[in-house]
Amino acid sequence: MKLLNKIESQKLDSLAINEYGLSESTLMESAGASVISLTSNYIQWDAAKVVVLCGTGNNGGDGFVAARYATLMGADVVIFIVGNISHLTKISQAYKAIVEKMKIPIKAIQKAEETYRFLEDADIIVDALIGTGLTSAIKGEKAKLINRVNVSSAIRVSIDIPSGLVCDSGECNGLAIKADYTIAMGSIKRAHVLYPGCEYCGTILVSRIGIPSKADEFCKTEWVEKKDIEEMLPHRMKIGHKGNYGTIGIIAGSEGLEGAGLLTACGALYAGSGKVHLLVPGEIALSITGKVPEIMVSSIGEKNCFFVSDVEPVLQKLKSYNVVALGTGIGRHLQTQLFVKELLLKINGTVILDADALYAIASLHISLKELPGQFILTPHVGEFARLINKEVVEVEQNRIEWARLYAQENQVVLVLKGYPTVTATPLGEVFVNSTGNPGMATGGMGDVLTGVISSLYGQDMELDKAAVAGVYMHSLAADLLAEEKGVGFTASEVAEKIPQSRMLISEK
Ligand SMILES: NC(=O)C1=CN([C@@H]2O[C@H](COP(=O)(O)OP(=O)(O)OC[C@H]3O[C@@H](n4cnc5c(N)ncnc54)[C@H](OP(=O)(O)O)[C@@H]3O)[C@@H](O)[C@H]2O)[C@@H](O)CC1
Ligand SMILES: [K+]
Repeated sequence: MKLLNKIESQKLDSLAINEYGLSESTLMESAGASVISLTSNYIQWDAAKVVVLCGTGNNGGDGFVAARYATLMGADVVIFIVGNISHLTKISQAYKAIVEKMKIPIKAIQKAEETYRFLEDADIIVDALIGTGLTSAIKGEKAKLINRVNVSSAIRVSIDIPSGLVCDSGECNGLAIKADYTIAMGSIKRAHVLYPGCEYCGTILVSRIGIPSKADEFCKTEWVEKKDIEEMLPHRMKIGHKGNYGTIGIIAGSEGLEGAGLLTACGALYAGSGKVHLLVPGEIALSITGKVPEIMVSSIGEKNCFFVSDVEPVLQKLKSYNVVALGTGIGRHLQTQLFVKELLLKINGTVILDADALYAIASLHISLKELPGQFILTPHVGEFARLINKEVVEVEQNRIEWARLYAQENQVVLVLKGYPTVTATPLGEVFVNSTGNPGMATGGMGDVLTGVISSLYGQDMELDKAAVAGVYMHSLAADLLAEEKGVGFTASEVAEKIPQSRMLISEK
């Protein structure tokens, strides 16, 4: 499903009107009606005491329509118009006139207090104060009202966006309606999925409001759902053998970080790779060999980390692999950084770059677009901030657009890990992941992900799809563990859950 920002949301509405001939009032009618129809499985509207809070923009217009449908469902409705009534949009005025003719009680208020008695009695509060049209921080009476609504025991239903959230960032400085249900109009918006907005939305229900699905094709940001991944995953043939499912080469590890490569290798194994090879520095090879019998360990050189002199023997090995994962646990020794640089100059195929390989790229200013290989990078926000020479806070203010820019400029696939993990492609598309949980904030998670993505690429998926599907599958595995254990599961356990996650994705 497309993930819209404010401008894209307005563009979608205007395309629906100007290209498809839908009228603004048809859209508003559908929007208001869907507030009741989409929630009726969860909320009892019949005989409920309902307060509808309408702003003076079109979000308020949706509120007038919702008030009518709630009344038709048997609810006892009262409407408050909040704000300067002379600002009421024309179309909202028309819908206001209808509820007035229906004799639904309606009052324009100046003071928040005028609503308090009704809010206390309400079973349901419909929030139609502000949608995408928020212009600045909310103050005064509207702020008072929002705080009051948030302490009410009623079910809170927000139309389009919980009032107070900034559409494009999900920010609100602690002042927004805390909805139980949010009905997103047209498509899901950034405020619904970015932090902290996602904490204010409750259950999100999307209403297409009758807009044809092709109308949103212009939007290059996608909210990734299970069905998208299901379509991407390769079919496993009955007569397939291990040679059909990829040979993965993992270049990993250094003294003190021996386990990282094993985690990456396990990620690849559990994601279904045919063969997994792990290349480690000679001094640590013995401590790793045989730990996981299915993983073939090769000892490179004689040191406790990779040296430039290891490039040639590594290149010899790489000839028989479909894809290479480089970086987990290799450390930051200058020789290792130079090893990364030399290797990247000579690799022609596909490389998944993670962890200390990203450190080397940033510190030696390696220009990826001038190299012969094709790349997927999997940084967390700290690693990414170093790559683009920005502060972490700056990246977090707009992780979607930073990721998009980097992937386009460097012609790579970029997986920016965090909440939410976003995958950007060289064509400027961004896929925002919908799975994952806070229990994943523990060592080794990223190492496993690198293995999963490498594995899917080795199973014949395209570069960008391997990244998007790998991210989804890995975080879904963690969600399965969170259901069982809450917090405190390990990266190894996530690797072991990958088959179950894959099975769940493929289930109809
Ligand atoms: N276009 C379409 O075809 C469709 C549009 N649709 C719907 O329209 C919505 C967008 O409508 P929009 O653009 O009219 O803005 P909207 O969200 O109502 O906000 C304006 C209101 O907010 C208020 N307000 C703003 N900032 C404020 C602040 N800092 N502090 C306090 N108040 C503030 C502002 O107050 P004022 O400035 O007038 O005093 C005014 O009351 C969209 O989210 C969706 O629900 C659907 O029906 C589908 C079809
Ligand atoms: K709202």
